[in-house]
Amino acid sequence: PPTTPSLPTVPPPDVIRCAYAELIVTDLAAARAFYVDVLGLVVTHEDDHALYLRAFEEYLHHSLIVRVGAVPALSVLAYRVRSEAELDVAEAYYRQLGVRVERRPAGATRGIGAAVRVEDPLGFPIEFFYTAEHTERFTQRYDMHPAGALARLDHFNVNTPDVPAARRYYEGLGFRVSEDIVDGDGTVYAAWLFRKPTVHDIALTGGDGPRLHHIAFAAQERHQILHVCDHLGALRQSDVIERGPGRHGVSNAFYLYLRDPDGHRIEIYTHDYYTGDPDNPVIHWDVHDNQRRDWWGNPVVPSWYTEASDVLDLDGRVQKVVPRTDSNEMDVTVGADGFSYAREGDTSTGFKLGTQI
Ligand SMILES: O=S(=O)(O)c1ccc(O)c(O)c1
Ligand SMILES: [Fe+2]
Repeated sequence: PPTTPSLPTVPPPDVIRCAYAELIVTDLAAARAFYVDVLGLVVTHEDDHALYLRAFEEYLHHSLIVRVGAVPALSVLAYRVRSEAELDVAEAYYRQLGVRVERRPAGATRGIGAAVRVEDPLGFPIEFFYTAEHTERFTQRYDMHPAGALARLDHFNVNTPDVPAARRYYEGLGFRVSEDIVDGDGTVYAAWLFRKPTVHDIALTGGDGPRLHHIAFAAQERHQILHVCDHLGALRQSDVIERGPGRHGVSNAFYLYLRDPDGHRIEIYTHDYYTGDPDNPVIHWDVHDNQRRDWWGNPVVPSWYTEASDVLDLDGRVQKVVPRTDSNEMDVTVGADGFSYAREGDTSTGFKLGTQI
């Protein structure tokens, strides 16, 4: 499990929001068919090696880079900081944490200015940047919007074995917790933390890690999410739909989880809530509450608990995965939540799946 870093004496960089990710895929054409033809992301730039994609509200160069490579993996999660000056702060902060830190010149990533890239204490490749090339914002280019248009990148979700340690690390970066899932003996199964005033920029899901659980885009309306389901059905690709559509308990968002051709998990999500006031109340969910992950009590498919993407170090090598030692949510709730209550204390009629599994 990640060691709890000593508290650095320098302040953390001023993170604005999650801004882009880079995924390695093994077949660029297959990935293009998914991310562009089905999800409708806008192509800012493409070449033989990579696609630079953006959601419709994004005016920076990209929200997602899809790059061809030998093994499917996450190669960076990038946060935008408030100014170029924050890059020096980021470098000092992470050097204090004693982790690997690299400065990247402007243009090292197409469309992105100078940046600081680190292997964070949880083992993830993280980038901080401010300057980026502006491109046309398609918010009102309704002539370009497909029926399943995605508005913006909303959050990253990562598997990490020790959620409390990961939470402390992100709180050290100035993130605040909006919701978490716990049990009676204090085990923490998941936590959601934010910088932008929504439910999360990063979610920490207890599990073997470092691994990427998913990247989420927000849609403006539920009908866009439903259209993506119908579109996949028409393509006879219903197996791309892993979980949902449904309504989350945590975050209150209407959601859908898809798996891309390499197995990377993409969530489409809408209608979470504002968290920007200093006294935003934290919501704690009981791991045995069957409505925590799906407000309608529908089961979480086992693959959602077990499968995730490898992550790369700054040299492009797959990071070693550390097993979780705290109890796992899937074991505690017996896989697809068959033994979690709809009404606390109601153990006679309250189990939705009951003895079906
Ligand atoms: O399944 S959960 O309701 O816990 C949930 C909430 C918000 C998310 O972004 C998510 O991926 C999962
Ligand atoms: Fe999510």
